[in-house]
Amino acid sequence: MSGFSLTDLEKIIAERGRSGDPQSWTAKLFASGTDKAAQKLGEEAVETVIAAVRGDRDGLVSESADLVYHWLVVLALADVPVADVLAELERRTARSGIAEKAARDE
Ligand SMILES: N=c1c2ncn([C@@H]3O[C@H](COP(=O)(O)OP(=O)(O)OP(=O)(O)O)[C@@H](O)[C@H]3O)c2ncn1[C@@H]1O[C@H](COP(=O)(O)O)[C@@H](O)[C@H]1O
Repeated sequence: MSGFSLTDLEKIIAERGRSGDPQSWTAKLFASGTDKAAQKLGEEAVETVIAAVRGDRDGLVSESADLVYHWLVVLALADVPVADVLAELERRTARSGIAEKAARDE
């Protein structure tokens, strides 16, 4: 299995986003701003849902990759390190999801 991680892609996105390279989709998204990047994130989420509902396994892998890439772009534009999200996910491992929701609703 590849050792490629979300942090690796986060670094690529930070570099390409600032590159100003006209061939770079990331640079284009950075220049367009958060609204456009968030819109693309939403579109990729819908395409991921469609692949899942259709039982399209290859599509689900491909659309999930598009989704995660655009999610990382939106995080970068908001100056939120992916480590913050991973830390939040790690914090949640201390509790099951249903127990966590019940505590929130108390
Ligand atoms: N992982 C990705 C990645 N996933 C998706 N995309 C691009 O996201 C764009 C939008 O995807 P869509 O399928 O929505 O394409 P679209 O042109 O809007 O087409 P429609 O949906 O309108 O039909 C496409 O241009 C994809 O190539 C990505 N662009 C870049 N990366 C990563 O970022 C790196 C740097 O890329 P550049 O910034 O382009 O150099 C790459 O080496 C990759 O590691």
